[in-house]
Amino acid sequence: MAGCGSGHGGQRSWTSARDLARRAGERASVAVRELPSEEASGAVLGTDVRALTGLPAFDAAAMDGFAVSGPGPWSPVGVGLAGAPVACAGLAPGEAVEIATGARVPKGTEAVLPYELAERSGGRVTGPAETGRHVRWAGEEITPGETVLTRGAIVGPAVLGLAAALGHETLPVLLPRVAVIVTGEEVTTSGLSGEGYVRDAIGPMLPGLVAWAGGRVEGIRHMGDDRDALVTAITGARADVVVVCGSSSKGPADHLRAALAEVGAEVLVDGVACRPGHPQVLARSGDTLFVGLPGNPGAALVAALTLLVPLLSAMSGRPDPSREPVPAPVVGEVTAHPRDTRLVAVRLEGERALPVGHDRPANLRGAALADAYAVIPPGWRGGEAELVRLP
Ligand SMILES: Nc1nc2c(c(=O)[nH]1)N[C@H]1C(S)=C(S)[C@@H](COP(=O)(O)OP(=O)(O)OC[C@H]3O[C@@H](n4cnc5c(N)ncnc54)[C@H](O)[C@@H]3O)O[C@H]1N2
Ligand code: MOO
Repeated sequence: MAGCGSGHGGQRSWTSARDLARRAGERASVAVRELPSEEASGAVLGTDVRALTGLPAFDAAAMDGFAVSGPGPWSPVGVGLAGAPVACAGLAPGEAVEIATGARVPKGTEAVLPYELAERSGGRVTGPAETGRHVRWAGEEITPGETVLTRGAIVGPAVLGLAAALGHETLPVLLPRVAVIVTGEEVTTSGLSGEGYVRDAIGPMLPGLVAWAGGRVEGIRHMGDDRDALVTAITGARADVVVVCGSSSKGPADHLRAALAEVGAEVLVDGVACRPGHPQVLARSGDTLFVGLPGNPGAALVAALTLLVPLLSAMSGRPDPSREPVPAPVVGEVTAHPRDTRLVAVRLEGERALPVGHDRPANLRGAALADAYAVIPPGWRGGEAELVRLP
């Protein structure tokens, strides 16, 4: 494998580009955002979360039966249902209220006697009630103000449910905002490709990829190949990360580098010694990071896995989901490139990685069939290869 940082022709090695993107993400400052809980789903908590109420919030029956006070037998004095007013102001010793699971128990309740243990005779109830049993006492699980979720936790389904149970309408999350700019006069957003026009294949893949890495695409803008318009677009994007698709190469209509220079951005990665995806770019201006993805869609995906996914996952305080710690034996016809790291689309079968073919830079056919890319460094002579997971 190429040494850290080394590549050729000014390009970084693939490994060092990916590591650098991760470090840039770790150093970036991302504001914690208070988002409506449903929008926070899948994000990482940016601060600890406290209970706004106790859990349970009131003394409630944990079983269907009788709320009782004192030793039995008990005389039923009412019926308590969940969501209804409490059955009576208070129970005196020897009294009971027939009660449903989840209903508030009256003051003075010492236990709930489940129906299964209760016997009724002569209008009275008897049974082995144990003091304190089958009542969910207020605050016994969580006291008001207690810290229940800690910074760094992922807002999964159970976290959303718990947060709602504790009264939260919003949650504080680290969810980097990503603005996408798709360039190219020839790129269209509907209908069929043909006669010099191509349907955008990069815009549609980015929201899922970005969400997988811990960010959120907040807008996708399509524009032609105009330098001034690109400068205006990248300076006007209100985002933590601006992704520019296309315009990354050296052609007369490729304005990304000039636009980055014009806004005074510091270029951190200018080309990566990998195939596909070599013209990718990572730059920074103030708190905003810029990622340039090549226009060829297959190359854009590899570049996104090289720079964007490590960057965003670090910015959102989570591990890089594409990193696969265990290498796999690559089975099939794969040869190394003399200078560049090749990323070869593979399907995983048991422990083996099988190349799927069709992974040309200009389309996503191979990637759509694949589970991962096998990382084939220059000088690789077969055997095992590192894997980069696909979402
Ligand atoms: N003289 C050189 N020419 C090129 C080089 C090079 O090193 N020297 N590198 C080639 C490689 S590799 C790539 S990748 C491309 C990168 O080009 P750009 O990032 O500037 O992108 P464009 O030129 O705008 O487009 C390239 C290609 O991709 C199609 N495209 C663009 N955007 C989309 C999209 N959103 N969805 C689908 N297809 C898209 C576009 O029509 C072009 O066919 O540069 C090579 N040239
Ligand atoms: O980025 Mo290009 O081949 O490497 O499509």
